[in-house]
Amino acid sequence: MQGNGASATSKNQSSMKIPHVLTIAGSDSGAGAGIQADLKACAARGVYCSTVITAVTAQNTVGVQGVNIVPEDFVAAQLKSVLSDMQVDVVKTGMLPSTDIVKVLQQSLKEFPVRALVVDPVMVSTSGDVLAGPSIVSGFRDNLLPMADIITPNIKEASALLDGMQLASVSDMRSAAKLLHCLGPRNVLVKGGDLPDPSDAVDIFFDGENFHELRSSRIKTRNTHGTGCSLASCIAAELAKGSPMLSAIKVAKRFIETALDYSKDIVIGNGPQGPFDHLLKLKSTSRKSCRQEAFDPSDLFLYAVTDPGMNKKWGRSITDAVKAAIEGGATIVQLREKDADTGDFLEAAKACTEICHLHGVPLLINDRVDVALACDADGIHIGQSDMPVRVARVILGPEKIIGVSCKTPTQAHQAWIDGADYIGCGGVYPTNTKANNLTVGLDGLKTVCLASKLPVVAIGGIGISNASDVMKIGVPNLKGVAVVSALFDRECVLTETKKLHAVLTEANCPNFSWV
Ligand SMILES: Cc1ncc(COP(=O)(O)OP(=O)(O)O)c(N)n1
Ligand SMILES: Cc1nc(C(=O)O)sc1CCOP(=O)(O)O
Ligand SMILES: [Mg+2]
Repeated sequence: MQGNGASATSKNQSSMKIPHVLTIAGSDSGAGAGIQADLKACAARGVYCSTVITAVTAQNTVGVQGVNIVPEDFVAAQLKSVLSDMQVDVVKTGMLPSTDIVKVLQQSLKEFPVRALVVDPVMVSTSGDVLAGPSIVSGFRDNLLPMADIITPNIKEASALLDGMQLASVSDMRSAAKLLHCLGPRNVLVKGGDLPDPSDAVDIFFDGENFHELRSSRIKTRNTHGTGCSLASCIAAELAKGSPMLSAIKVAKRFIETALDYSKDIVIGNGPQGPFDHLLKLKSTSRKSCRQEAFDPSDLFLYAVTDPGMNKKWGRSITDAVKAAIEGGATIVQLREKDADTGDFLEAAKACTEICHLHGVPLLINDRVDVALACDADGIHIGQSDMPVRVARVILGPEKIIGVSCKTPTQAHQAWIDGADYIGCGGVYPTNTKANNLTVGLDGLKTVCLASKLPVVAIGGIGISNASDVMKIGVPNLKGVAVVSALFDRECVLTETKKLHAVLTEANCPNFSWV
């Protein structure tokens, strides 16, 4: 396809052009494939997606229970609504259930040309149900393929488009790609996912001159429903952003592999083929349900901050230290592993995240946004010279907890403006744990608390002998104390944590005792 259907209107549009894919496909009520998959794939790739619905299917992970085809004049109306108004870059086709609908699309694209046409020649669903009858083959061949910039058939679809040609090997896929190219599309991607090779998945890309063999390892999962639609949509999305064809395909393939790998164990539906998670979110959401969803300021009550030197000195692992602190009553844990190698830190962080989530205790990572993301921690704690809060918030998203160290009312105010969840204020007392740390004292702590709109945790030189003095400064937003050496530079973390918990409980509520 060439040209841009919205050339007349583009002059009137603002300078912020959003890459735009229009998908013309069927609705899948189970939302694993079809229009729903296309929307999610485009959203995940950062591209706007408009939708023209050709059929409504009653469908789930078991199969297709019903198909209701949208009359072709109403498909035409949807196409006109979108193409006459919006600046569509790329059209991607999915389920086109009748030759008349194919013709309607052909007409619309003549009237409103777009930059590229991606054709996923959907005929049969992953469950084996027929989505477009055999007559569609001539519709594709005569009307659509000559207009396509790329077609993305799987083995069965390639075979159907080539009068039943048998495809049993990579070499057959190459021959098929060449024959399909003769039908008119500028590029052909024959997907080899259905070939029997148990280890690798091989796709063949042919651009009319050169072949490219695109190999990837097979991901063992039942959650493959909608991969074809999603791959074609991702290719369309990358083309809409301006990528050349081969790089669009490579990016799209890598995206699908990553999403499949991430989703390989999720369970949606009881049938043999489940959907995958385009946004790479569901796994962490389900695990989060083990603890409170939103940040609860009362979690700051007994805030345990780990120290690798102290754990080494007392001969314990970080996981044993975290377990003991939680058992003793720690209400939040921060991993502060200043000099650890990234790989080692990540492994430890993953193990500690699991322990904390098992007990409903949030886990934060000191300084390292990358590690927090990789281990799916609940958030981070950062200082004034670490990554700016605003940047961290963009990277981590709205749900993660962000704590910031503040020594002054101005810093506390800025932390609130920037979207932090709490502040850590100290050093309340002198400490050997953090070098060259300015001590603000109880007065400094009180001044910061009074100026802060965020909950505060006090830190620095705090232990069982002075925690009560700290909590008694009498400001409602001081929610607890953060401690390192008072818990971890001790022989028994469990005992010390229990003792500190008792002191804090007594300071908070004098008649209540712990255990
Ligand atoms: C709860 C809490 N408060 C303050 C700090 C100190 O953070 P920062 O100023 O970034 O210094 P480092 O800990 O990174 O040396 C903290 N870690 N936790
Ligand atoms: C990590 C840290 N931050 C501080 C600050 O003032 O922001 S004081 C500190 C060290 C706290 O260790 P301990 O409980 O052993 O005194
Ligand atoms: Mg820091």
